[in-house]
Amino acid sequence: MSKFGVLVMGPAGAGKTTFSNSLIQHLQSTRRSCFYVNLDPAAENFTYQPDLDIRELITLEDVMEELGLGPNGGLIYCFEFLLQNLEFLTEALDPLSEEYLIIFDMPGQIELYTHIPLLPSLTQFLSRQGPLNINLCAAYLLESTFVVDKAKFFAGTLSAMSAMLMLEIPHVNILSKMDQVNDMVSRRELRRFANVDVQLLQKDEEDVAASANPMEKEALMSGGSFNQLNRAVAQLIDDFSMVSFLQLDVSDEDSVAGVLSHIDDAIQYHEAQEPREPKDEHEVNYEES
Ligand SMILES: Nc1nc2c(ncn2[C@@H]2O[C@H](COP(=O)(O)OP(=O)(O)OP(=O)(O)O)[C@@H](O)[C@H]2O)c(=O)[nH]1
Repeated sequence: MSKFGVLVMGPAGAGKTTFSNSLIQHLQSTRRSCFYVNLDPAAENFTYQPDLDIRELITLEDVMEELGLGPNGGLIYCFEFLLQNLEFLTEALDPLSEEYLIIFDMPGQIELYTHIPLLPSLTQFLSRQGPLNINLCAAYLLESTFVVDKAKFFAGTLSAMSAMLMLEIPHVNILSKMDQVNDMVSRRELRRFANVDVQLLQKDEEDVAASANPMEKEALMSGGSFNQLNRAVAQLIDDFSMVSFLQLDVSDEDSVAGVLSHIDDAIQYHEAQEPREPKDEHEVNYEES
């Protein structure tokens, strides 16, 4: 039996728990089943009580206190411990039917999404390659208010790409907190980033250089390697041609529904819910007899 799930990921404070809550609320209001898993061993206050909570297995507070580790080392220890005790997940998730959307609310430490191989191991275990056979996608959140300029946008996009490459599961990238982007200029800028037009971003660099006065040109020359780096990063994003962002405003139910429909597509949720057509007459007779 297939299962369906989404890993809600992204840097600290990007809005993962708030998005998870709005998803749960929307799923409930549309009479869909969901199962909420908190995998953040440091999480505290919840609007919706998790159906499964890593803190029943291990908490960051205990680890820091008993092992004398800091918050990042402590988190890594917690995930290593989870990977040694995977029956904690299996027992709770195995009985779930394919109607459920399993929402995994992940921690925000960026290390988890870049170079430490703990998340790939966990993802393999949960995904179709592992015993739980979950059709899994990642929802990677970046805070829209942080990416209103190009440099931060590139940095955020690279972190999203790093997670994409590391986890090898379908990815939905999301600009969160759109309700906080009030002015029209920022909204226009963000729209440009949401559907990344790399040619345009590269052209911006050239336009800036062309219209610069002699003093500015000198400054640009001294920053030449940065410009080259920007162009190389823009080219990298273009080469992958898979980085685009959905815009999320959790205060707008249509926006939440729109993001959910991309997640559903990524995990092919609806295909599995449609009643299976009998192949031929013979099969009908056989099933009826
Ligand atoms: N205005 C606005 N505030 C938001 C939104 N999403 C989250 N916030 C606020 O941003 C802060 C962080 O939100 P969380 O949902 O806890 O973020 P998180 O990514 O789960 O945080 P960590 O688990 O600490 O990594 C909270 O104060 C939220 O109220 C949003 O869409 N709009």
